[in-house]
Amino acid sequence: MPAAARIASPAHDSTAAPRDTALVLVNLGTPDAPTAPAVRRYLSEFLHDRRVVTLTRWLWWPLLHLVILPLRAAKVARKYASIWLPDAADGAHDGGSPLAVHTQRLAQAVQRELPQLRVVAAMRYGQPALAQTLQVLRAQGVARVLALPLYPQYSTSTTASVGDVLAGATGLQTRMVEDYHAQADWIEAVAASIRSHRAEHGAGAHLLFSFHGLPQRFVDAGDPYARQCEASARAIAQRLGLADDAWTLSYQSRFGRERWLEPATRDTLAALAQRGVREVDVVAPGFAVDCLETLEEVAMMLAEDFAARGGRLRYIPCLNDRPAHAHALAAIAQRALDEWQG
Ligand SMILES: C=CC1=C(C)c2cc3[nH]c(cc4nc(cc5[nH]c(cc1n2)c(C)c5CCC(=O)O)C(CCC(=O)O)=C4C)c(C)c3C=C
Ligand SMILES: [Fe+2]
Ligand SMILES: [Fe+2]
Repeated sequence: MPAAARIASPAHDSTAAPRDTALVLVNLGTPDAPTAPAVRRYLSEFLHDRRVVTLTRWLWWPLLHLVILPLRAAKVARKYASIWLPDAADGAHDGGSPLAVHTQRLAQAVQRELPQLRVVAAMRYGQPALAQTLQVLRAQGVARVLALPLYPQYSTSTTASVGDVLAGATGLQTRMVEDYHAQADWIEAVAASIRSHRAEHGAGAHLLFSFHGLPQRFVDAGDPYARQCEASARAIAQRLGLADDAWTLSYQSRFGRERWLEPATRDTLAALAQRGVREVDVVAPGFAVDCLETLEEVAMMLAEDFAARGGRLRYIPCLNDRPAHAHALAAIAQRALDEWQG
């Protein structure tokens, strides 16, 4: 589907009552195709964001354009190809990058929870671009936009970058939900997804909470991300009634050479195998929907590594468009709107 149609269609619904407030679910973004040129375009936009890479330009730009993009695009395109979703045979839904497909479906599920609002999905990088989505909404008569970044834990590298785009939008009143790492409905939705997975596959496995990593430098500069990841994991473990030695927290998806948050998921799995742990369930509650980092890195690569050490890793999918997820996000949005209206 062309990007413009994807942006316009939810707000063009002529059966809906006039709605001057919109809820925009914002995710990171993903390439349009599992090809090297598409991945290169996406990575280039992402890695030019000064919130993500803070190196000075004269150091970073030659490295990015001459080394990282040429080498990484082809390699990462193959990874995307391994998880790309096909179009439905009956034409019922489009395929695409899992992050894009699940984010759109989640927005539709939240729309059903909040019929009085317009609910749309947008991406910080790639399509449908957040900046353009805001312009389209404004042109359609929307006056107020609540942005809900699909990052349960706040980081300047992700959430604040969404805030930058909102700050640049003209002619709209905007607000943003900063985080929902401890929100009760969301904690319960994650806990319930783990419970139902364990009801099906057995409850004995060690539970590993794997969050996306971040350079340690960000945390040293005051980023609350790691603290919020710890608080989310502890709250979910408590909700499940897990003993302290039945779960572990780790950070995945390291990028580049500097020090990132520790322990790394890969090292933690190696240490668990070493300790004789044979069954591990991995859940990734920092990701609202499944994406490259969960489906390829965890469910494929890390699962293979763990199997090679004689163990079995079972990946618990993200909440995606589960009703409990849509319900929790709707409650978070509703509370933010109530506060806004005073
Ligand atoms: C969930 C929170 C995320 C944080 C925090 C985050 C920080 C961060 N990421 C990079 C570099 C890359 N991340 C990539 C993919 C990616 N990252 C997140 C989420 C967070 N990133 C998601 C949901 C995804 C998946 C996108 C998809 O299409 O499925 C990538 C691209 C893939 C690759 O080349 O390996 C990069 C690069 C940095 C540098 C960073 C903090 C500074
Ligand atoms: Fe550049
Ligand atoms: Fe990332």
